Amino acid sequence: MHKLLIEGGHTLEGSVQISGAKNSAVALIPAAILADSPVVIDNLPAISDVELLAELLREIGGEVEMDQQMMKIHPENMVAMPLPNGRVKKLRASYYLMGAMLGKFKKAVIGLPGGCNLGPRPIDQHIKGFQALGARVTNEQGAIYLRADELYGAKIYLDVVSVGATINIMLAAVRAKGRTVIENAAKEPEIIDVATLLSSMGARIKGAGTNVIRIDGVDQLHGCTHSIIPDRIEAGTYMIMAAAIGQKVRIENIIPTHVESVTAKLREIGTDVEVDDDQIIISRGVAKKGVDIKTLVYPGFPTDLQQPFTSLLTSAEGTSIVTDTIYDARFKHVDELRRMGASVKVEGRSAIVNGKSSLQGANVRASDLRAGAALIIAGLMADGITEVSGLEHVDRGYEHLEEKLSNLGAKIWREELNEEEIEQAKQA
Ligand SMILES: CC(=O)N[C@H]1[C@@H](OP(=O)(O)OP(=O)(O)OC[C@H]2O[C@@H](n3ccc(=O)[nH]c3=O)[C@H](O)[C@@H]2O)O[C@H](CO)[C@@H](O)[C@@H]1O
Ligand SMILES: C=C(OP(=O)(O)O)C(=O)O
Repeated sequence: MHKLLIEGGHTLEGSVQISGAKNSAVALIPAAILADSPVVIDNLPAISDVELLAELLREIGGEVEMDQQMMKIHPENMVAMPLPNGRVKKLRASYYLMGAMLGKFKKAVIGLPGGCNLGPRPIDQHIKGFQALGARVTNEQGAIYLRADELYGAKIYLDVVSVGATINIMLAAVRAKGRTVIENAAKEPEIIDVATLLSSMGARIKGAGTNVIRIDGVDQLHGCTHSIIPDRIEAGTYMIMAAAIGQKVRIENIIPTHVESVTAKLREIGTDVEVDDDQIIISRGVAKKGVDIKTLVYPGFPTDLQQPFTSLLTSAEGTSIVTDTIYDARFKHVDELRRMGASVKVEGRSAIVNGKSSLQGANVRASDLRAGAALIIAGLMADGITEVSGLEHVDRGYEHLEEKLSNLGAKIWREELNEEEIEQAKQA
């Protein structure tokens, strides 16, 4: 187990390459189960969620070859092996094994997923969708049992706009008999990415990226090659870092329209943002002023960048109100920011940030992936050394973080936890 050490106050300058999107990768890998011949996925990020999914595919009999950013998945010998425990509990996206295995084998047993603890994260809409397609679904001792004699297309209205449910229903429906219509579907770019892969495999999907998706089921899906879109959340994280303590930072290999809400908010606080075809250049403004943020479904401001943006706002003048309408308990980073001298308090589903604070290095713990990003941003801005533990969360979603930040001029390194720290980590 490791912790991250950051010597704050060093200005970031230069270029950073954005990796493939975590939230696409973790759906595309299970999607390969649906094919009858090898699927090649390129531009994969080197993150622990990807490694876990590769292992899960091996557990069900798949052969998975990895070569740097490329993964070749051989689904020919996969079977509907029950996965009630173990790795499935270590990541959120293991829920996509339900849709993919149900679509392929008409049965699956998958333990309830893990992932970031952001308060309750129900999967009732996934289950509603599977049932509408004809599956019998039961929850037995923390695992979801799914079984169908056949899946039949259906009209499914999502009561909550859900990324996971939209993708999971697509995965199950591509090999169902007849037409499925998902209404009130999520519109995130990752959904289009998954639909693109499935279409290359021979699926018939229309409307991905809008709130109505139509899927005409097919009997067979074949292998293909697919390259993952850039990670808009990683891009947004570096944009926020650059606004916090950058001189001139070029964020390369991105799709600027995917981060428009972040660009808009950075400009509002006084950051200079130059948008090009596939890159964005951020220059820190002279003085930052507070803004209010409200997280919304895409194309609104992403909940996954709410925590990192809160750290940036501690350095802005005036009061900012950050409201999370997607996860109202996503504020575990706030106590840790206070340890570093920030004036932030949580009221209901909002964090109230009073700027401008000068942060001091401290020992802090990342409770989840983006809390980790938030604390790293605070550490980059703070005086002195910040130690961030809970790195297993950060490693779920940021490829080569220290390397990328060191190349930009940050002083950041990883150290092994000592015995006492390992004990504390176990109790956290
Ligand atoms: C692996 C992955 O892609 N994770 C992302 C995905 O998570 P995830 O797919 O889990 O998030 P959802 O879009 O499903 O959740 C959105 C909201 O709907 C609620 N809900 C969801 C499903 C359901 O069946 N019932 C229900 O009530 C959730 O509690 C939440 O309040 O989208 C989130 C919202 O953009 C992001 O924060 C996560 O990074
Ligand atoms: C919440 C996140 O991830 P997950 O849904 O995989 O837990 C995230 O990426 O910020």
